[in-house]
Amino acid sequence: MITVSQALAHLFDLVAPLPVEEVPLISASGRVLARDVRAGRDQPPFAASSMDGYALKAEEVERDAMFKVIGEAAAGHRFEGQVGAGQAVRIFTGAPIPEGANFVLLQEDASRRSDVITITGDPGSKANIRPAGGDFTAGTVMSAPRRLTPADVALLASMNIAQVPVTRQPVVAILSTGDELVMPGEEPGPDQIIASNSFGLHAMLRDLGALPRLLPIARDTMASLHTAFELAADADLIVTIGGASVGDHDLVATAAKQIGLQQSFYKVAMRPGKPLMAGQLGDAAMIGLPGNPVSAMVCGHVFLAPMVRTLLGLEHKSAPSKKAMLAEDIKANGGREHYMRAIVRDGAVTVFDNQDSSLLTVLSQANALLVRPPHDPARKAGDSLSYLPI
Ligand SMILES: Nc1nc2c(c(=O)[nH]1)N[C@H]1C(S)=C(S)[C@@H](COP(=O)(O)OP(=O)(O)OC[C@H]3O[C@@H](n4cnc5c(N)ncnc54)[C@H](O)[C@@H]3O)O[C@H]1N2
Ligand code: MOO
Repeated sequence: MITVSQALAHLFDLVAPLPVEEVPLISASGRVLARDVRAGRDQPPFAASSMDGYALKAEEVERDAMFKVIGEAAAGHRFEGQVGAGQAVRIFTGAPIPEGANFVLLQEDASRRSDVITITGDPGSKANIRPAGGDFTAGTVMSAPRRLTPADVALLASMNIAQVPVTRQPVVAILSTGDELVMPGEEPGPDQIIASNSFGLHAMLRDLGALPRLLPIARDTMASLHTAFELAADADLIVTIGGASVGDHDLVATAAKQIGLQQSFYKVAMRPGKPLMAGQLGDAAMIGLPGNPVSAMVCGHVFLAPMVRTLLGLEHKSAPSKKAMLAEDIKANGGREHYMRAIVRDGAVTVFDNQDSSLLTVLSQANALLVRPPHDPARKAGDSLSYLPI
């Protein structure tokens, strides 16, 4: 059996960043910026008022001073003239500051009679002016790669970038296998259960920014598996679930090899996830996950997520871990790297008593996988250990 990091190295050999495509800004959120982009203009493009009030000269600002209002500046409509001594321009938030003015008096601090204002409040020393280029200047760079957030989309819009270069989203085919499986909502027979981890992986892949595609459940026959693989032919990554172990009905690897799978490895020294398998199938990478629901989801966090991030042109490394203090003593680990379902609360980590790889109730309560290296000795409360947030 190979180690988790050896398995990851093999998986990274199977994937590379996908090509760049341009999408309209409206579709850019959640996509990965593929090339650096530069602002085409300054923002704001002119010194602008940050308040509604009167633009005038700062040197003349004092209580009871009087000014003649000579015009108006609104957002989108500048005042074309010059503000002279003893003069003011009525101004609104976002409007360009007129020539000659360097201060905006809040309207709450002025009283107006006809075209004359008097400073009645304490105007303070803040000019209430946003400088030209105060947010960004022409040429300011947004660096790639970067998964675009809603805030990034707003910034790109402000930079006047209407078409955004992004990495193509990987199409990931998800194939559940097994005679015992039916779809959620169906009426299962007495020996049947509901396909679950395929939906969990679909959700995980969508969150990662991939385009997951759920295939129909394949039965435990060569014909059914071959048909399913044909349906996955245009995927960038094919994820099978189940049929990976040593039983008489575990046919996935045999079926894939019959249609040309170049297998890179089979079996990893980890728990759960031991019967993991991967290779190249046509133009796609293929990864065969064990069927136990928690095993498949743990492999999703440990292997699928780094593969998808690589396809998207993001970082090319294992899932990022954090450190927490053990809340209670735990026993020594066996020979496989153990990803223990756990809860991290206030910096302390507690593992669940029952670590069986079929328990979705436990996985759903967990927010962490405590990572125990092979043969990790018994640990005491207070020891600092690594975990993957999930
Ligand atoms: N003699 C041995 N038996 C087993 C070994 C072994 O080393 N020697 N390894 C065990 C381990 S560890 C795992 S993990 C499982 C993996 O088995 P498979 O990948 O072949 O998975 P299946 O047998 O098809 O299913 C296992 C379990 O999970 C359920 N399942 C499968 N797919 C789904 C799905 N999409 N949604 C929900 N549940 C699913 C399935 O009904 C089984 O209960 O093998 C052990 N055996
Ligand atoms: O490796 Mo299996 O995934 O332990 O349950």
